[in-house]
Amino acid sequence: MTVGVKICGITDRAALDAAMDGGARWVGFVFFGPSPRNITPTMAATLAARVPTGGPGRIGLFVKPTDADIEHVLGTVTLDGLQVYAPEPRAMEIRARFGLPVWRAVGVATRADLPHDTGLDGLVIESRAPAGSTRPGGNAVCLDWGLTHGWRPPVAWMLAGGLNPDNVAHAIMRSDAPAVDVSSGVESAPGVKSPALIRAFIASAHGVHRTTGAT
Ligand SMILES: O=C(O)c1ccccc1N[C@@H]1O[C@H](COP(=O)(O)O)[C@@H](O)[C@H]1O
Repeated sequence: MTVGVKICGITDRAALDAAMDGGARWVGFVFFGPSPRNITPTMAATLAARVPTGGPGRIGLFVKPTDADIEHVLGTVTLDGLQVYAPEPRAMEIRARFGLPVWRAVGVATRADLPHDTGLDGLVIESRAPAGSTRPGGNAVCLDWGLTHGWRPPVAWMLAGGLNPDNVAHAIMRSDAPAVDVSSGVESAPGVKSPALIRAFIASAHGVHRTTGAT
């Protein structure tokens, strides 16, 4: 099955079009002020409207959001799902409140950090942020891909953190990830997406043959 690809932190048309042309399964918009990929709801709405029916799922990324933060964005942007950095109970509240699929980002350092149960729709398994980072993700740091080998995920999941066109195929094979998520690794500078790197990343991920794919 084809490995699902999410291109996160999209802020312009060229990046969105490269992700769609390459066959990304999801595109992500970051609503988090300290990120170099932060996007205004107005700009995100313009980009989200370019995604045709049947195109990639439009995912909004939020860090410890209040209900008002999400309401503010959803008042302007049509999204198909949310990626949240919050504890499971809060993520469940968000899911119930907004009625959208919720994927929770989980920072993993050891096997013990891998969830075995969740009421959510998906998990984004990524490296822990380095000490001193202003953001919990998007730091271009890889986790030990062997940690997820043999893990029995309770729901759909994707691997994230430090992936790029050169390492993604190896990361998929080592981790058994059915889907991958990238931000920094397809940029020419922080927050500046490269259409060429986006195409190369998707081609590398799609070049890996798995017996099970993204659900
Ligand atoms: O991309 C960001 O700036 C960001 C900010 C705050 C939380 C998460 C963020 N990005 C997500 O982090 C992972 C890994 O990113 P990277 O490929 O290592 O840059 C991914 O899920 C991004 O969507």
